[in-house]
Amino acid sequence: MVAHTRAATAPMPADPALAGARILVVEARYYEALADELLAGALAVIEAFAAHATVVTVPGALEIPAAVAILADEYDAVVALGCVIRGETGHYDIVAGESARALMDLSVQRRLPLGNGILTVETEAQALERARVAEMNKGGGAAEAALGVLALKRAAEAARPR
Ligand SMILES: Nc1c(NC[C@H](O)[C@H](O)[C@H](O)CO)[nH]c(=O)[nH]c1=O
Ligand SMILES: CC(=O)[C@@H](O)COP(=O)(O)O
Repeated sequence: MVAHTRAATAPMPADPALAGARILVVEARYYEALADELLAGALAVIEAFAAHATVVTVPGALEIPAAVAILADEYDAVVALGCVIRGETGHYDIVAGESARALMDLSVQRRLPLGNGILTVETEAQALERARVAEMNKGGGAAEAALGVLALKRAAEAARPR
């Protein structure tokens, strides 16, 4: 017999397991206009699931992991939002790579459902089309990912023998 647990990417808004879930949104506002779009997309998804969002703002993507580490114990899932655009130096690799690595470590080590909506792009045009709610809506996608893993976690905990 094959047991198929559908994971993570497209939870249903009607999922009662997610209603009231406490979602921490940590946004880096290094690029304000992009941040507005990412946040709008994420909040619309969280609202559609009747979950509850708390938004915390940090200056740049490098500060997101520390904010998550400090605050995550009070929340069911986390959505990280930001944008890193390549410049002239190797700094891009540090900001993009280290923020992603630290978030992945936090998510796995703390069994923390986390959607990574930190764009890592070459140009502002690439960032805009990915951030815009009306286009690729990556903020909304990150929120769906976090909620999907939260639904998976709750289902796994409910199925675990006591
Ligand atoms: N260049 C970008 C940054 N850089 C700033 C860092 O994230 C950090 O705030 C600073 O090094 C102080 O610790 N941040 C972004 O979010 N996006 C960038 O493109
Ligand atoms: C992502 C970055 O770090 C970038 O914005 C910084 O630009 P630069 O490498 O030109 O200092």
